[in-house]
Amino acid sequence: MQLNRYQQEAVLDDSNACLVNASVGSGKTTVLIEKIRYLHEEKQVPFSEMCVLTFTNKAAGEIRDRMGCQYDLFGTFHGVALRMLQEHLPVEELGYQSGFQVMTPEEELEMALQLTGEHGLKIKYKNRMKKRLDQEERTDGRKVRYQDDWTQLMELLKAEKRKQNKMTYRELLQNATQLLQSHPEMLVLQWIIIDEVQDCDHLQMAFLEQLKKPETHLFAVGDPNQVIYSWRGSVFQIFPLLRMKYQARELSLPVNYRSTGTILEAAKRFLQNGAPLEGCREQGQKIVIKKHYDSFQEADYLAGRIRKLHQQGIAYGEIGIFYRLQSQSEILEKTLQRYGIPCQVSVKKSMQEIPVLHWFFYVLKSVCYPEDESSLMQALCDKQYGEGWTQKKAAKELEKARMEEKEAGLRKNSNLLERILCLQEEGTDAKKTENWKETLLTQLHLEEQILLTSASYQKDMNDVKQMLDSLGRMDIQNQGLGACLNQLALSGMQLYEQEAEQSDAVKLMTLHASKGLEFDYVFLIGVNYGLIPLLSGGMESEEEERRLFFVGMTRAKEYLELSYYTSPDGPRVMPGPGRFLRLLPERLVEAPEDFREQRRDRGSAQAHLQDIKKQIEQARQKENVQVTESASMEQVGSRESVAVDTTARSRRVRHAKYGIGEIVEEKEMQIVVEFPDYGKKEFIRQFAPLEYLDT
Ligand SMILES: Nc1ncnc2c1ncn2[C@@H]1O[C@H](COP(=O)(O)OP(=O)(O)OP(=O)(O)O)[C@@H](O)[C@H]1O
Repeated sequence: MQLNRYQQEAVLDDSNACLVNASVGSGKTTVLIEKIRYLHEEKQVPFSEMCVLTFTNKAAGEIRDRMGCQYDLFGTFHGVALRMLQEHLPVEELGYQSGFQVMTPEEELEMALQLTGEHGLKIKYKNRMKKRLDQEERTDGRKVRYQDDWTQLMELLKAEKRKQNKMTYRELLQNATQLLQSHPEMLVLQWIIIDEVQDCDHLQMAFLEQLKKPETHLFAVGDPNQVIYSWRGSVFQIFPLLRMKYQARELSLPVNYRSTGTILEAAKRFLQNGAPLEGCREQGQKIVIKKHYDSFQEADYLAGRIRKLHQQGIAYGEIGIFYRLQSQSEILEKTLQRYGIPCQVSVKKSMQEIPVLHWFFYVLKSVCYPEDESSLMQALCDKQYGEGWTQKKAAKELEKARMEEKEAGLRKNSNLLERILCLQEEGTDAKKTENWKETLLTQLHLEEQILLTSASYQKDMNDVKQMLDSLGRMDIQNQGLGACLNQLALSGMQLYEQEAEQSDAVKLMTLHASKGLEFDYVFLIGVNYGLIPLLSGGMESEEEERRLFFVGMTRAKEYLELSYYTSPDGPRVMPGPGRFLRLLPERLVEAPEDFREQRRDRGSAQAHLQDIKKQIEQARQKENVQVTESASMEQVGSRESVAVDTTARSRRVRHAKYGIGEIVEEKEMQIVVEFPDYGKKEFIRQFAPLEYLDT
């Protein structure tokens, strides 16, 4: 493939820091790969002196495959931090031993629950513990909301993790950052290359800051118009931030190779940040807007439409159906199956959400780490696949088994505990043999354990085998089972998406999952207010919804169809076309007559604020929705698009959850309040659950 002049400039750039603002479909991946190749082949930079950071294992895998190299520092931020801690940095200084384990969030939760029980701690709302743990990590413990023993629990948890030699995902990055800071000489790289830089969060930025020495070159590629994960904490306006920090040169990749002129022109309506976007293809056909009564009628229509497309020679794999919420997939999937159309729902399922794998992961950990009694307890106490013992009974049995072994020197192999202990005794060499998979399956009597008679036996066995296959692809012979389990703990999220990919099936997925993909035919459904955009409380989330819609539209190469319901199922969903549809230029769309009429009535294609307000009010009345708080709006003050009312008076308000705060901004529809412990929060003025303390 011949690189265009923008792509060439990016590949050949040699500045100390370079930021590439890459439009959708402009060949980001192509440029990244060519850059690495150029540095290695032309500039003789050894792979060992490059660090390539991505956000998904899939992206890292694609780069590694296309480069034909498996170098350690090519991977996700967390994966690279893990390898640095395993191979380059002195983890002992932080109180860990070198063979530490990576802990999944679920494991941390289980540990926290166990500690709560053991120490008789009073923790309010235990069902919210996962959320609180997550928040604790994001805010470094600054948010303690309830009067309970949370602080004590956090201290115990920290000590227990060190004792058990385990690190959470976040701790991997934090610890690597800390050690890079205290040992700046230990890892001096020539190049750092980052993909999808717009998704970096504060922790990743801190890691980058320590990794990049003055002599290290930084080459970062991203698209500010594809920021769809700010709820995960990605840093707002990363481009200006990096530009200022490293005096980075800015380049752009404006040429989109993917979509027809019509699709691109329409998508431009949703562009923010003023980025250039040029097409290079023919105009193509108009974007089709369809109206459906409800999701059932729509599913029938889509099945018929797809059948016809297939008869015309369109491969199922070239068709994508996108929706806002995962719950929308069910009716579609069932209907397509009824019509005999192969389809695949892309669901992000973590390994921990599949019960048999959740259990088997603990079994493997206890085989690999004899000192990890908490994993052994989890494996034994599992009611479905383990022995179903209580913690007390499991501890007693463990003690007994150890005594018996001392006395008789033999294991009976009669239960899971005995089998795990047997495998532990065989030591790590057994796990490195070529037949390690068979050894594990037979010695653990897995078929028996998973119960031959159970209805889910076949699926469970397949899942376990798939997990062992994933481990098998990880060079278990050289790295050992422990290191591979750590990688598995990190990649568990994406494991099943990758492996189950069917080439000739219609793909059903959420808009979030569509990022990075492309299809000839895209059906983007449910463009009703309350779904697309999702009912939200603030301008910040509103803008993110726009970017998400933009991402969805720009996945289409040839044909884009957008649809709405006149009688939607969800209580918070407004009937009729959502305002995003009305933002599309009339000449680019083919729409039903009543849609065009409505549009004429409104007199303008621009959805203005009054319109938004009305829709919000209607939606609220429809369900009498109480929830009005928006997501945290820490950076709201710095947004260019938000008009600040300079006449705002300073007033104190009280919020049931956040306490007393001060109004710092007032706009036509929003109020921004700053709370001492929670920072800035934005509310819709009309529904703000605020008590005004002094007027
Ligand atoms: N110089 C080029 N000439 C022709 N086609 C190109 C060129 N560069 C990239 N492409 C093609 O453009 C398409 C989009 O490229 P790619 O998937 O790398 O884009 P991207 O920037 O990662 O997209 P997105 O951010 O939207 O996911 C691919 O099909 C790729 O082969």
